[in-house]
Amino acid sequence: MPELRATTLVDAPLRTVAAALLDARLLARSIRGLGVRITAGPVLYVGAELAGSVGPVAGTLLVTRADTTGVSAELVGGPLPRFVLITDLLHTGGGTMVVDSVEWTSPGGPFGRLADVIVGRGLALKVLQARAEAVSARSRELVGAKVVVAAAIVRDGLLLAQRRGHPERLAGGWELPGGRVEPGEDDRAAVARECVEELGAEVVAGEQIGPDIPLRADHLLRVYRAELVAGEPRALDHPEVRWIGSDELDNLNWLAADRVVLPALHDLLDPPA
Ligand SMILES: Nc1nc2c([nH]c(=O)n2[C@H]2C[C@H](O)[C@@H](COP(=O)(O)OP(=O)(O)OP(=O)(O)O)O2)c(=O)[nH]1
Repeated sequence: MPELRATTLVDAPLRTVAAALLDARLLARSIRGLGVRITAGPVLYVGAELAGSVGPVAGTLLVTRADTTGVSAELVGGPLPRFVLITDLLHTGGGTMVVDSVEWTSPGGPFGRLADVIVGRGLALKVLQARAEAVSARSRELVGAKVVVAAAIVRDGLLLAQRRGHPERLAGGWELPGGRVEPGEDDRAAVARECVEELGAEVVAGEQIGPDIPLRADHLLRVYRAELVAGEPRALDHPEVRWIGSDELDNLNWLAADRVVLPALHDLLDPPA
């Protein structure tokens, strides 16, 4: 199976580069040169199905990995043979190593394979280079991003989710309680402050859950596990809070960014054996 690999060193922390990779528009733009077109939402998350086409052939690009180790996606459901995109991240002393690879099955027998080598590889290499530049640029942008924190509060195997009432474009969507970190404030202190403001409850923030997630040009979302230590959470700022079980997690109308942390939230509610 033809495969092409390109490696770039990005001068940004691994978690920032991982966030840049989740920007779906970046993926859409960078693979257009391969003849692959996709219609993507704002972020990539496991299970996202991006309507796509490779040249004249339609299919669906299924995201199979979107976490702190990188992203993977493969074309499914169309008549086209295998087409897989894999981006792995490695921490190094001098920055973050981004290893991008594209694998595809050649449909055309020996002549097709020759064409792959001559035409396909040259094209794929250009695309991978363009992608590396885009990932570097987006990572640099996100290094200085403002952080929105959110709390994953679990009690008796249930997670506290909140339905947003404002602004209008987000109303009705479900999220985790939280908000913007104020200048000079520590992430975990912001989690505690937001939970008092939004829920009237005290929490202690623990470890981060899932990757950093790009929101807009200069904002990213960071989710922390949080322990409820005092008070019963009430919906003070938004219309509804609800305790949900792992069986309900996937069916809620989550804000797009929160879908990225669903695998980590499943692990939190049903720890792997
Ligand atoms: N709190 C929170 N915000 C989220 C989540 N997912 C997500 O995309 N966001 C977005 C929605 C908003 O655009 C932004 C945070 O807004 P916010 O309204 O909660 O923050 P805030 O209280 O500090 O803001 P403000 O209303 O005082 O201006 O992050 C989430 O799970 N929790």
